[in-house]
Amino acid sequence: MSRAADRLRLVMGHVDRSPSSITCEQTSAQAFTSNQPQRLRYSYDTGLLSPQQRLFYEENGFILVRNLVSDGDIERFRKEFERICRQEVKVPGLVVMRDVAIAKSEFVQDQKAVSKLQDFQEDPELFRYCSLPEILKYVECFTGPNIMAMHTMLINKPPDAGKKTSRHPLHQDLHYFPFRPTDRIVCAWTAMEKVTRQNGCLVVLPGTHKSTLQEHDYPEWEGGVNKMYHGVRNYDPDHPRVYVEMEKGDTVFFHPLLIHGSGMNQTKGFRKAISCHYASSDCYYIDVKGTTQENIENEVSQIAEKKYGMGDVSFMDTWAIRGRLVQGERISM
Ligand SMILES: CCCC(=O)SCCNC(=O)CCNC(=O)[C@H](O)C(C)(C)COP(=O)(O)OP(=O)(O)OC[C@H]1O[C@@H](n2cnc3c(N)ncnc32)[C@H](O)[C@@H]1OP(=O)(O)O
Ligand SMILES: Nc1ncnc2c1ncn2[C@@H]1O[C@H](COP(=O)(O)OP(=O)(O)OP(=O)(O)O)[C@@H](O)[C@H]1O
Ligand SMILES: O=C(O)CCC(=O)C(=O)O
Ligand SMILES: [Fe+2]
Ligand SMILES: [Mg+2]
Repeated sequence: MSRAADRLRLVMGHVDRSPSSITCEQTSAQAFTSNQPQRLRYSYDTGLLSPQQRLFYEENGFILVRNLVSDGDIERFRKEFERICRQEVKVPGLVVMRDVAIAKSEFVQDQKAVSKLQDFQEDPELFRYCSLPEILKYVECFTGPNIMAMHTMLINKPPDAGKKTSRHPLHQDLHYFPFRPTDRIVCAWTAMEKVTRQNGCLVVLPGTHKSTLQEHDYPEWEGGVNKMYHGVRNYDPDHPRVYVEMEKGDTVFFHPLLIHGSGMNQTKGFRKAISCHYASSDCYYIDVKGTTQENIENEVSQIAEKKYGMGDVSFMDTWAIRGRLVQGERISM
């Protein structure tokens, strides 16, 4: 970790221990592969997942767990979201994003304009989601026992303003992440209400987690694209698509190479989901210079320098600052 990151920690009042960023790949291999069947590379047997679930993840790159988060918890997340929209709480580091079609119009910027909260790790009520035992027991099957919450979002997909900007292009989340190993990263995404094709549920291309990280860039959409919504440049348009329709509280766990996105919201309601990307705390940071991730690195660093009001914020630092330990021990992240 660089000095810039240390300074940022001070700015954000964050005092977690974080040793130097780089460790060797062996650490994670040794920590987790003992008595794991070699055939299943994507998950561990903790006694929770059935053989069918493990095989499904192996083949498809995601699993759907029905009714995992209680209505009571979801109600609390919704209430907190509304308090944030009304600006009754100020959360350090939080990014409040508006849909580009609304941000660039003359609309009154009220709470309805909020399409996404990002980086809510300093909001204790929303961050409770990331520490829910029912979520973590599944996460552990993919990350192992030492778990960092790396990236947090509450997505409030707005009714489409008529330009299809409510869509999220097909992408692999790993494009955003300068840490590895890939298979020790997982996303938990919980529907805060019924999500259907109509209101823009997740769309996944099953099995694409077995491929490599693809080149990403802004899709060429006439109506505009939201900031940082990069899409996979070339994907097979004939690849089967699964529309993951879910009830409130249902949770999907998916691999960071799984190609996914979401269609436009054709309803009048704001489609809500809460999610967290987790990584094993003995993952290590990589330098993405010269790789396909360099374009997102440049964008993130520019925004981070503005956000934290200082120069010299590396891509790696932006992640080390946001990551929070949620289980076990903080090792190299
Ligand atoms: C696994 C991870 C996957 C992902 O994370 S994918 C999504 C990644 N998205 C993000 O990280 C969120 C990015 N958004 C942000 O950082 C902020 O919302 C953003 C774009 C910097 C704007 O924030 P602020 O600066 O507070 O907003 P502002 O109202 O002052 O606007 C400043 C300029 O930005 C523009 N803007 C605002 N929202 C936008 C949007 N959604 N898309 C594109 N441009 C947008 C806005 O029009 C304004 O532009 P201008 O300076 O007037 O030309
Ligand atoms: N050129 C593209 N690059 C990347 N992603 C794309 C591209 N075109 C469409 N998508 C994405 O593909 C996913 C599914 O597309 P699909 O066409 O099914 O959605 P839609 O057109 O919004 O809704 P529907 O087809 O259900 O009416 C969405 O995430 C969408 O944003
Ligand atoms: O909730 C959605 O529409 C998907 C969001 C997503 O995939 C992302 O932000 O990485
Ligand atoms: Fe994503
Ligand atoms: Mg379509």
